[in-house]
Amino acid sequence: MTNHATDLDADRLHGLLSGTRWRSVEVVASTGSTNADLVTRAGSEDVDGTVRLTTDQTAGRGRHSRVWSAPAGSQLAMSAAVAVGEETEHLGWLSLLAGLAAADAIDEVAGRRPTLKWPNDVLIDDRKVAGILAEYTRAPAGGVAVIGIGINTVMTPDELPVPTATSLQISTGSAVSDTELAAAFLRGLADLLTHWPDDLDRLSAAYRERSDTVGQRVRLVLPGDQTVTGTAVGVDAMGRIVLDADGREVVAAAGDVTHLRPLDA
Ligand SMILES: Nc1ncnc2c1ncn2[C@@H]1O[C@H](COP(=O)(O)OP(=O)(O)OP(=O)(O)O)[C@@H](O)[C@H]1O
Ligand SMILES: O=C(O)CCCC[C@@H]1SC[C@@H]2NC(=O)N[C@@H]21
Repeated sequence: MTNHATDLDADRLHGLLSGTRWRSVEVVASTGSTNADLVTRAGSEDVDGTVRLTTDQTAGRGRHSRVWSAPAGSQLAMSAAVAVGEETEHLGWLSLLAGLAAADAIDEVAGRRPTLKWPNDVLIDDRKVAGILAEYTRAPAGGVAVIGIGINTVMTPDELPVPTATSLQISTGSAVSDTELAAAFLRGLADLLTHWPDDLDRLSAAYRERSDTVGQRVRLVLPGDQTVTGTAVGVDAMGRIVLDADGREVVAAAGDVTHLRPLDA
């Protein structure tokens, strides 16, 4: 196994995040799941504005109860807690906003512009460099969203959990500062959240610009395995994908998208 070092530093990160909504920064050497930690704590304390980060997550949670795995030190795993009060309608947007913030942060810090596949995949060279899971819990004082992201940073080719994954190290040839990457992501996310949920037009425009899915011909496998083929025409107020399937409108809150190249279409 490769030994990976990190520069992740809570004090420096706290300084880089001053003036943002992230008021509490927790860096831990290792934990099971940064998302699970904050979701659990939301039941008994005010976690709004707390971010929790590690480069050694041992029981990472993926979408649809899948496992999210990475050898120790090879990824930056972080979660951010946001009190959302009575808001439930626009929660689907939160993972899209995390994808946008991740794409901008990776562009800024690693010099590569990732593409975004709806709903939550951050891709470089068509391979997954980061995964996002936003979870919602109903706390005594109101709803709390925990927005989690795992970015494969210094994972080596032999450490990839699946052949469809990549890392920043593999795709750019160099390592980045975990502290700077985290700060860029969290600053970007905080900025996007200032427009959520009141200015979805602005967020939609930003998402369209970054999304590789909107405007594409896609195959969408819905939960339950029904498949729809059509052109992705946009994302609605709930963050759902809207397809034009040969004149029929299909709207989906969840599903697996494949971008169709002309030969697949
Ligand atoms: N560190 C990681 N990097 C990338 N993928 C990972 C990692 N750990 C676990 N996985 C999982 O490996 C699978 C990758 O498969 P694939 O590339 O086909 O993505 P996918 O099915 O489009 O992803 P998703 O789960 O977001 O729908 C996904 O279930 C993904 O969550
Ligand atoms: O693509 C996916 O399936 C989503 C993966 C989400 C992983 C991140 S890592 C930080 C946070 N903690 C978790 O347990 N999961 C998310």
